[in-house]
Amino acid sequence: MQFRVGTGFDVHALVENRSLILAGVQIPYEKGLLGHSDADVALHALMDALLGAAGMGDIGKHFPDTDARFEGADSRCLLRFVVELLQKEGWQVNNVDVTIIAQRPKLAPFIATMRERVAGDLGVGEDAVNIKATTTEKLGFTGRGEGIAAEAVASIIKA
Ligand SMILES: Nc1ccn([C@@H]2O[C@H](COP(=O)(O)O)[C@@H](O)[C@H]2O)c(=O)n1
Ligand SMILES: C[C@@]1(CO)OP(=O)(O)OP(=O)(O)OC[C@H]1O
Repeated sequence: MQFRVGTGFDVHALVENRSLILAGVQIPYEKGLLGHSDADVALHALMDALLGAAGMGDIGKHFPDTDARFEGADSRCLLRFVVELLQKEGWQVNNVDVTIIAQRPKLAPFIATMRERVAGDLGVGEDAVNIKATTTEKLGFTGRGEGIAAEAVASIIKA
């Protein structure tokens, strides 16, 4: 049995006239995240953690932001593709833990749905997926509401 761990981190700017999509859930808010894709910062950090654990690079390598195919891309589709890449190499997701760093909006009401969707996309039980949110106590770019950051840890196993 092989066991690996990877980490991921991502940041996107909060701007007007964009949807706010976090961990596969559209959140009602006055701003959204700017990106070539749907800018789901939580799933981007998670994909980087999974790819990192498998030694397969990062999302920029697999989904270049210069590629028109990924303009407005649904990050849940990208996540499922990453899971398939890992499965082709014999890896299964063991567990993941994601932290979303946002001053606002309050994310607690959406965490259960995020967890359910991410578990479905990863093909694991919800007990293997933890998603949490924190502010930075109004400090820094996240604290000023200029952007949202996310970090993730993933562990994977191969029989
Ligand atoms: N955008 C956020 C940020 C935080 N939460 C929840 O509030 C708790 C306290 O956050 P602190 O940054 O003050 O430690 C945190 O543990 C989350 O449960 C949230 O829902 N949405
Ligand atoms: C998934 C991609 C695809 O363009 O999304 P972006 O919205 O560009 O987000 P970023 O985290 O800057 O880079 C990852 C890209 O590969």
